[in-house]
Amino acid sequence: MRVVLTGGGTGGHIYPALAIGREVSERQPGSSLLYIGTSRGLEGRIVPEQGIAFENITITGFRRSLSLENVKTVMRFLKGVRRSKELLRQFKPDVVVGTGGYVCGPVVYAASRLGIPTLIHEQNVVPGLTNKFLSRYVDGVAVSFAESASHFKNCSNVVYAGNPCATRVLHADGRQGYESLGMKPGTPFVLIVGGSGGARALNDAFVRMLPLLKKLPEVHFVFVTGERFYKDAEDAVRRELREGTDRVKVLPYIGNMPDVLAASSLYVGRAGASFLAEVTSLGLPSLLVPSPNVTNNHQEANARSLMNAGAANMILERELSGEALFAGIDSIMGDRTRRDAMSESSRNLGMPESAAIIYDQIVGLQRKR
Ligand SMILES: CC(=O)N[C@H]1[C@@H](OP(=O)(O)OP(=O)(O)OC[C@H]2O[C@@H](n3ccc(=O)[nH]c3=O)[C@H](O)[C@@H]2O)O[C@H](CO)[C@@H](O)[C@@H]1O
Repeated sequence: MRVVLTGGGTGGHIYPALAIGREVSERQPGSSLLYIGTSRGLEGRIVPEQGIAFENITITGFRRSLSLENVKTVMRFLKGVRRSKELLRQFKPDVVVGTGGYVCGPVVYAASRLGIPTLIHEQNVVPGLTNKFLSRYVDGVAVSFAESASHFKNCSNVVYAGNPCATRVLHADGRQGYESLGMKPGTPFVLIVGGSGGARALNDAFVRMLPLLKKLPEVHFVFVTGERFYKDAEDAVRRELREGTDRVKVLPYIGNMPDVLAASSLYVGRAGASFLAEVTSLGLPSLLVPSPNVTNNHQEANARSLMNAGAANMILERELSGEALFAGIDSIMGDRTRRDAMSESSRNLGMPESAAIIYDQIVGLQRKR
């Protein structure tokens, strides 16, 4: 089978596409994949590293207010559609799959104009602008939350499929995770990570809680700062922690996140949908600090769904401080029974069969052609 994958900007859109690609390759060995992204998004680095053919187009997102930039964006969109048509005519895919983010717009739209079957995947409860626009043209929409279906009334084929990142972590190897971190297997550690781009508020709170670490002597910390905040955060940790530095590992980004998640005892981070799919698929408890800077405050909705199920605790960013973060971590890491109960609730929410459901949709669309 020949499949074009597209989606990006941030990890939350890229990893679902990669998980779908992996499912296609495993179920139909010999399949050909082409990923179309932008060179500015994270996909320009991540996708070629996975050995998947990558082509890029130039596109930017719409501003929510009226501006001259939007006129330029329309021009770029039309140029992107022309370039996508060229790439699609060359590659001749059976199906085109989009996982959200600006880049999907021209690629999936071009495919629908050329009569190639198209499927989009939405990660969040409230859909992003691009997927909402595309839903008028595509042959299928896969949603991660059953309640999202009502946002896609334009499409008659909406399937509840979960997030394929949940399948991606099934292949995870905790021992590999420890090895890549240079840590002794079995060492309990908390993973702190502000989404695929890092989060300054979370980084600052973690630095401010460092003086309290001595109250949790057994626990180690893996602190993933995001590429753009790495230098400042690393300097701050070194300044703050004269002793006990061996208990805190500071990294800009983790390439083998599933392995590291499989080794962690607690996830502390943003409430991005793809991360949450991975965390629940592995049955990890979490302490969530939803980003307040996202459309319709959707991360708080994501966090509340885990919290209501007993799988997570939440700290709102406006209430975040070093003390609050430490208290939140201590209340889970210091109480084994509570942690186990949260793990079980988390696992109950996981949907590891997600990629298989999406694969069935792709095959169904290919046959209809
Ligand atoms: C600020 C923003 O717009 N965030 C959105 C973005 O989040 P973001 O891109 O941060 O996405 P998520 O938190 O959902 O997922 C991040 C993905 O990147 C991976 N990862 C992350 C860090 C790292 O060091 N290594 C690594 O591999 C994670 O394992 C996961 O697969 O997309 C999500 C899915 O549409 C949305 O729910 C979020 O609201």
